[in-house]
Amino acid sequence: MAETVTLSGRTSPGLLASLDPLLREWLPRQRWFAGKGRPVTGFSLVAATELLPADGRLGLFHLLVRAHQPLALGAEPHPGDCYQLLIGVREALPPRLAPALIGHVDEGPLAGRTVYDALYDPRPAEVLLEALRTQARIGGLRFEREPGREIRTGLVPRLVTAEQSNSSVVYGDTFILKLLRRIVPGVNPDLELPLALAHEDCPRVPAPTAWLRAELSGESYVLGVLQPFLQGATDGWELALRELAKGEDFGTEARALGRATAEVHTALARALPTVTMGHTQLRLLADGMIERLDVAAQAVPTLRPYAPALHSAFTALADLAGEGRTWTAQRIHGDLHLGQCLRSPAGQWWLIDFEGEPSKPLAERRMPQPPVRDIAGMLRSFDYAAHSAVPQSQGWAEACRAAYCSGYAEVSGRDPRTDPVLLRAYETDKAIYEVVYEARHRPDWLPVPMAAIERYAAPDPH
Ligand SMILES: Nc1ncnc2c1ncn2[C@@H]1O[C@H](COP(=O)(O)OP(=O)(O)O)[C@@H](O)[C@H]1O
Ligand SMILES: O=P(O)(O)O[C@H]1O[C@H](CO)[C@@H](O[C@H]2O[C@H](CO)[C@@H](O)[C@H](O)[C@H]2O)[C@H](O)[C@H]1O
Repeated sequence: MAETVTLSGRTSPGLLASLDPLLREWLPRQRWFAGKGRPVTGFSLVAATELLPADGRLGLFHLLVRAHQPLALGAEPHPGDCYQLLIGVREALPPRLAPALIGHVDEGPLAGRTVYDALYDPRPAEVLLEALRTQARIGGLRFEREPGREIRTGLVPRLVTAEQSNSSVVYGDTFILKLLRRIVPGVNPDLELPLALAHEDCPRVPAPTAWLRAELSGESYVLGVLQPFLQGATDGWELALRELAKGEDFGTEARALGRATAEVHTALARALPTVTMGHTQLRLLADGMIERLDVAAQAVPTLRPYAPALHSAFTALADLAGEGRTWTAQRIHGDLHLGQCLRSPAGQWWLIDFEGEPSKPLAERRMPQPPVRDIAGMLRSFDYAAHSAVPQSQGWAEACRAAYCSGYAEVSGRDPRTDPVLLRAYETDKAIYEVVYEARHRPDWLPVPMAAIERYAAPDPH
């Protein structure tokens, strides 16, 4: 059984100043750091909470820090992104924690100690689960649990090492805790939507068991969500690549994924408000896509030659607005791709990660949108898989596309292919987003969305 934890919630003056030089070097190297390409020039402290006393053998601080960086070209002035850090403090790091090292502190309250990313360390990770189990309130931190859901003690933590935008810890193959790294005030869809779906008894999404929030200056920040761990599940991306490598068809799985997507959309439309998008909203939608294309073409020079041809997908949408077409908009997943789908050993599909596109403002991510947007995301993902494989297989992606849309239509009664203009606009918009994402985060992958851009810009796209 886990040792009882004393949680003090004290804060420590001078703490950030002593960590500043180490964090400036360490933070930009983290996969989840959102401000890549611009140096960090300093930090300001949003909140610091001592979870284990720093003068003990193992100290633990929960920090919310704002990273100051020069503004990206053309960006609106803003105060800098706020990050959630869990800082462990020890005399020296045991070799198993070497990958977690942040550095050795020279001065200030932690002088002479070693600080590290505490999520790698089982003991601090246990502290978080224990706080959720006991619904602790420490300083501005609120550890909250869904009524009626229990968390048992003694679950052994391990950090998920897969590439992700946040950081997750699995507890005894029973729960997974996702700690959001770049945090913003307000209702976070990564908690809001799974909770709404759980209340609708939608079986396609793991139901949140507990969550961590911060209350700061009258604003609420969602910091993390604990949900059941789907043991033995494989993500759709891995599965798709595996089937592609074997030359196998993915049609049955793609159809099941289409059905799962429709189940989630149907439940979200029941749970949360829907709106009709008329002329004005459709124009705004098309204008937004055109603006994103212009910004993307500024940021990624390889996109520029294709920009005029890509515009046509968005002007076609604006033309439909002029003809009086309307669509129903609702809450959607917002960043659906194969990596967000998990298949259980029993063959059922689950959707995860309802955070939306991490780079977009929260208000935009929470707006009702046409469900076709999620569908376009999945179709782009089949295309990604087909173009990452050797040999590449456009036919495989086309077969997945047909099966996925049919599966979606079976459950929802609406085949996304009956909306070709909207679908094409969203697929183009997503491919443009991906070009920017890959240029920033994984330049080696840039040819994958660029292959789609070339196709979409051709006189008669697929
Ligand atoms: N409920 C779950 N059960 C099993 N594995 C999960 C679960 N939720 C997430 N994962 C795994 O953790 C990884 C990261 O989760 P995700 O929510 O996508 O985080 P991020 O937003 O940081 O990318 C996923 O790729 C998935 O493999
Ligand atoms: O999963 P995240 O919320 O972090 O999403 C971001 O990263 C994804 C990559 O990890 C990125 O997805 C793109 O690459 C996938 C293959 O790795 C592919 O399946 C997707 O279709 C493609 O968009 C996603 O766009 C980004 O927001």
